Formats: sequence, structure tokens, C-alpha cells
Amino acid sequence: MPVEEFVAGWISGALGLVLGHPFDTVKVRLQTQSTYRGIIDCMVKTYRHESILGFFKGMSFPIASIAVVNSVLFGVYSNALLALTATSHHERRLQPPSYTHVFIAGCTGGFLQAYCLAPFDLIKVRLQNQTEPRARQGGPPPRYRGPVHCAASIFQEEGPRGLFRGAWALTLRDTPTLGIYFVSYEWLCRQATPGGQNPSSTTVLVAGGFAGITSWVTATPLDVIKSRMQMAGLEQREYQGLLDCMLRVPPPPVGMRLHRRCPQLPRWDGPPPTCPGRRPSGKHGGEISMRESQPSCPGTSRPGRCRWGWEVVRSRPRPRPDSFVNSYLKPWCWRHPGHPVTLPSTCQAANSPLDSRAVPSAASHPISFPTSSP
Ligand SMILES: CN(C)C(=N)NCCC[C@H](N)C(=O)O
Repeated sequence: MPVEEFVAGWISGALGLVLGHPFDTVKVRLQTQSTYRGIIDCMVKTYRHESILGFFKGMSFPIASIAVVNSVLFGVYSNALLALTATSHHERRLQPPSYTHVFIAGCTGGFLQAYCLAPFDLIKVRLQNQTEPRARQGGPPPRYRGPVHCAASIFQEEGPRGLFRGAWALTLRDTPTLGIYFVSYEWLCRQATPGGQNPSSTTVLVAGGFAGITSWVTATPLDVIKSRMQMAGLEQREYQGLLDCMLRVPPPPVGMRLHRRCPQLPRWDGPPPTCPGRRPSGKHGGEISMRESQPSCPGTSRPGRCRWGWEVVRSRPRPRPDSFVNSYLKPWCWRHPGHPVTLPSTCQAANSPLDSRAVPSAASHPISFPTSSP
């Protein structure tokens, strides 16, 4: 590939990224956090708490890597097509390849680019999920200080394989869907272009756009799984694999919404749990996920897999941020939200993506709860 094509691909890819990244951030947050009621709510909250910069978190690594990732994709696609059809790029105008060959070449390109993309995508997703404002005086610093610190922390805490967390889901997402992308693109170009001619710029633009839509519609279910698996290492929530992640019931939404939906849930109006050093509530109140060693959930056949959560629900008028005043805690069972909850006397905190540093490290700081519900 000539240098000019590489640079042109880099610049156009980077431009596309800058325009699309804010939407990507909203998408990633909605896929992995249960704090938001929808797209608009996520946009408003992100803007209010983090300003416009919140939408651009995690963008630098994708910009730096887009040229390499795209040249792997398009380079492998082109070479695979050459191997399958024995026709060069120029000859293909007169002898168009079959859609089967286009699909196989696209899948091959998608498969290999997914492996190059995996570590960059993981870092992007982790940074996009940091909801702390960048410059907040007195507030706790975010978990990761930037992409390099994020990569180094993952490497240290989760090992080199940690950098490829979610890579299988990403590969399964991109292999068939990039095949679909190239087939849709070819089909649209051929419909709009007389035989033997090159497609016009408008055709390329429109066909690229529609091929992108088609491929993303099919890619989205696995994209959700991929993002959740990528966040799992941070949340200390382990999935047993892709299927486990697909079948796991997502945590219910926090705050008033859940209570409105499940008013039969027992409410905790007692004093907040105590944790050495810090109040276990973040700036917005919200959810504190707790794990017990022996959770007891009536009607659960596999009690070990049942997770308990504690929800801080704010009553009106809104209390000061970081305050438990006028709030109450409500226990809920992630898997069985309708079941009565037996209050544990001691729980261990599991960091939640919403408020990952609200509770200091689980192992070192057990949290004590009062034992009876009022
Ligand atoms: C249709 N599909 C699945 C793709 N186009 N895949 C490649 C996308 C890579 C991009 N940086 C992203 O993950 O958003």
C-alpha cells in the first residue's frame, strides 16, 4: 500500500472517529451501565457531570491505531480477494468477483483486524466508562489517568491476557459482519454503476453509509456482549464465557425507577452501611453492588451465583451530593428482584462501574451492616 493511501486512510479514519466518538461513548455507557434511562438521559448526565469533554473520553488510542487497524482490514480483504479470484483490483472492474468470494474475503479481513483492534478497543471502553469529571477539585481521581496508564494497569492487574479481554466476542462480532459490510457495499455499488465503470464518489459515499448501517445492525447484539465482558475485569464480575454473559440477567436500573417497578421490595431505612474511611455513596447516590460469601435467596437453586445489591434511593428534596441524609438503602437481588431479601450482617463490596471508587477495595475493607430491617 503506497504511503499516500496509508496517510489518507489515517486522516479520513481519524475524522470519522472524531465525529462518531461522542455517539460511541453514549452507546458504550448504555451497554454497560444501568444508570441511564435512555440516550437523551445519558447525554444530559454526561454533559452535566463531565462537560463536552466527557463525550471524547478514550478517543486517543483509536485515533492512533485506526490507520493500522484499517490497513489490516482492507489489506487482508484485497489480498484474500486476489487469492480467491486471481484477478487484480483493476481487472475486477470487468470481471466482478462473486458475492461469496467478497463475503469470504471480508470475513477474513474482519477476523484479523479484530485481533489488532482488541487491546485498543478494551482501553477505549474502560476510559469511556469513567464518569468522573476531568478536573474536579477535591474529588477522587479517576481509576485510569489516561490510555497509557490504563494499558499498564490492565497489564499489571490482569496480566497480558487481560489486554485481550473480550477479544473473542469482538472477533465473533467483526468476522461475519465485515463480510456483510463488503457484500452490501459491492451490491450497492454495482446497482448504481454501469458495467465496466468505476463507482462515482457519491455512490461510494452512499454505499459505504448503507453498508455501515447493515453491518452495525447485525453487529450490535455481540457488541453489547463484548463491551460487558471488557468491563467485567474492572467490576470484579467474572463471566464464565461468552454464553454466560449472554444469559446473565443485567442488573436492574438504579434509583426511583426500580422502586416504582418493584414496590414490594423490602426497603432499608436504617443507617447507612459503614466503611472505614469513606461513605459508600458516590456523588449521585446510586448503586453499591455488594457480594456476600453465602447469599441466601429464597427460591434460588444456586445460591452462590446470586448477587445482592444495595441501592441508595434519594427521597425528595434532593439531598446534598455525597450525603445519606434523606436517603434510604434498599436491598435487591440481582437475579430475583421480586424475592424477599435476608439482610446479611457483613458484606464485601464489589466495585460497580457507576461508582467504582465509592467503596475502597473490597478485600481490604469489609463493610458492616446493621442486621435488622426497621
Ligand atoms: C461493522 N463492524 C462490526 C465494523 N465496522 N467493525 C469495525 C469497527 C471498528 C471500530 N473502531 C469500532 O469498534 O467501533
